[in-house]
Amino acid sequence: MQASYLGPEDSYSHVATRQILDGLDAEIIPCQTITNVFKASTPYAVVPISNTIQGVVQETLLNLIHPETHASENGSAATKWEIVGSHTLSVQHNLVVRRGVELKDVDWVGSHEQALGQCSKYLDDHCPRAQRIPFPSTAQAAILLASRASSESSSSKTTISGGAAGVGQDIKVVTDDNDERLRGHGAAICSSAIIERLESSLEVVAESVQNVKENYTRFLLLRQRNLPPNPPIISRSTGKSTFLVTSSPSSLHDLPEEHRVLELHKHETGTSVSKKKFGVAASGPQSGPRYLVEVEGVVGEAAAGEWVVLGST
Ligand SMILES: O=C(O)C(=O)Cc1ccccc1
Repeated sequence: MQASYLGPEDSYSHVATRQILDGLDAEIIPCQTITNVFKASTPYAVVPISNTIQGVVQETLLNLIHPETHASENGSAATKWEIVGSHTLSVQHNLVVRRGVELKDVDWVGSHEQALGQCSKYLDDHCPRAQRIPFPSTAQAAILLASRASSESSSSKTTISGGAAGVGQDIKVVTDDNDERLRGHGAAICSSAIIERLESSLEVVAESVQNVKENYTRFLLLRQRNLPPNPPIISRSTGKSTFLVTSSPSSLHDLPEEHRVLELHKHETGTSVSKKKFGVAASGPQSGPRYLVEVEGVVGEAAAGEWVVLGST
């Protein structure tokens, strides 16, 4: 079986994907952005959904709530995913610089927007002057930092391709290594795994720099709907909760009492995505907020009413 994940290797998604699929004969395929993971044609995919410090991962929420976000540019329909499992990863972030650079001289800090948020206190206290720059992934930021011939130079050998990943109104993710924000000395927030791979170029300034020592990110295992019985369904399932999408959370009162609401994430449609960037279908997303809700127990399609059932873990 094959599964896509947010790469490159040694991203947190890579670590989580290997753990979720541990013991299975799986080929895992890195994607450039979370939206590209949703666009993948592999039978399985792994995406980060929420974090104990920073809350929901916006790009994943957007793709779950509005599948048209990941419709391909040539007009073919978006891949339809169902949630078949989940996995929680302990996340300890490191701040790294190129060897020889001092923290006081750092002009920018790059990482995935979740990691920048999870480490906001450390950054406020130790490098308040440095601009925080979102990258498609933590590993991508570390690789770009390591590959820059000189931290003063604006040219490097790294190519970042695969489309934009920015989902917030004000978030402009680096998709081009000539991005003018990458001038001067940089730093990155990333995993220990990627530091080991890049240790000839990078130096650790501080370990465990997230706002709270105990820090967990939850990942979802997705499976393409309507697949033939082969490959077999891998569920990694505890059968404890179901994910639903609804435009009216009050309708959840109609669910039997045993389906207690565990999590509710609101997504304001139309405010946080550039339609052009994402190639959203001409009809566009429905207007008005939508909610991703996790409820206790397994809710079948039949009981769904006005909710869309994304699957159970
Ligand atoms: O950027 C990565 O490495 C990811 O896999 C996304 C992410 C970022 C921060 C914490 C957990 C997952």
